[in-house]
Amino acid sequence: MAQQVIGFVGAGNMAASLVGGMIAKGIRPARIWMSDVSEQRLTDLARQHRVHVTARNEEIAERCDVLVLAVKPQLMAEVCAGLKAQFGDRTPLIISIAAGVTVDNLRSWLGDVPVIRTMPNTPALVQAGATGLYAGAGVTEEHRQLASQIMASVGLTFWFEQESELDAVTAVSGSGPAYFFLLMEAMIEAGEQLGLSSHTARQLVLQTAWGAAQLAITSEQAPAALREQVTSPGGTTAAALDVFEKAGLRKLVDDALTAARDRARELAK
Ligand SMILES: NC(=O)C1=CN([C@@H]2O[C@H](COP(=O)(O)OP(=O)(O)OC[C@H]3O[C@@H](n4cnc5c(N)ncnc54)[C@H](OP(=O)(O)O)[C@@H]3O)[C@@H](O)[C@H]2O)C=CC1
Ligand SMILES: O=C(O)[C@@H]1CCC=N1
Repeated sequence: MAQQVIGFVGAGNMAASLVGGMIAKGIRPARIWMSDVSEQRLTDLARQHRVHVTARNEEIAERCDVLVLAVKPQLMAEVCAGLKAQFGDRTPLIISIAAGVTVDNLRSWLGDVPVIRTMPNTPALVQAGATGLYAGAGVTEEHRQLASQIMASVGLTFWFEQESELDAVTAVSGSGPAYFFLLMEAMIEAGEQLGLSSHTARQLVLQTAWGAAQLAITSEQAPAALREQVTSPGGTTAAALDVFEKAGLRKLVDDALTAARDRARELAK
């Protein structure tokens, strides 16, 4: 990757996951700046990752070639107003990771700058992320490659032609880790109820989640076929799956992801 300086505006959970993953992958910390309203958070990140930190977003706008906007969607307009004032004649590449916030929103606040809207997820921290990307007006092939390189350093990347698809990506993979964590929590609790120690229940659930994901990723078979291989006729898995199906798990998942997609759309307003 070229030696552009990359600045993160907002140093919360997702920015920290991206930066942790990027550094673990070999991007030099000296090329990374982070700003936030929390001095403590900045101190911790500087100590942990040796990145540059500042409490002034404006400093990121002044120093960086690429600005990764990583504040909450509701704060984006206000934050962008502060950044725009510092650009002068420069047109840094803007990479937004905010749910819902559209390229048009961002360009109305930032002016005529190239904007790539993305949706990463927190497994970026362990280079197992999945990021959807959409290129807005003014984005060159070089910009695309730069954004690809940054996000590919922490996992898989997927470009989309329609911006609306990023709201679906948000519902599936942006929020997705939380769904799997919820299932892990529920399985650990159920294991404890069945008499396992909490340590053992946790180890068994996490290893099973990891193993199932590895198997699904490496197998040529679809998840449905892999599920059937676990399910002996009249056996224990069938008894459990019957409970899930009768309770309407598929409909529940469909409703949940639709709610996430709809919330992303609302955040754009
Ligand atoms: N968490 C995730 O899994 C994912 C999040 N995203 C997106 O990433 C963005 C950040 O989310 P997330 O990391 O979860 O949220 P966090 O709240 O963890 O991070 C946002 C950070 O920005 C700080 N902040 C608040 N105001 C300002 C400001 N004016 N200038 C600079 N920093 C400020 C916050 O400080 P304080 O907390 O003190 O307000 C916080 O540290 C969101 O837009 C979200 O949609 C995208 C994909 C996945
Ligand atoms: O919950 C959220 O709004 C953000 C976006 C995707 C994951 N976290």
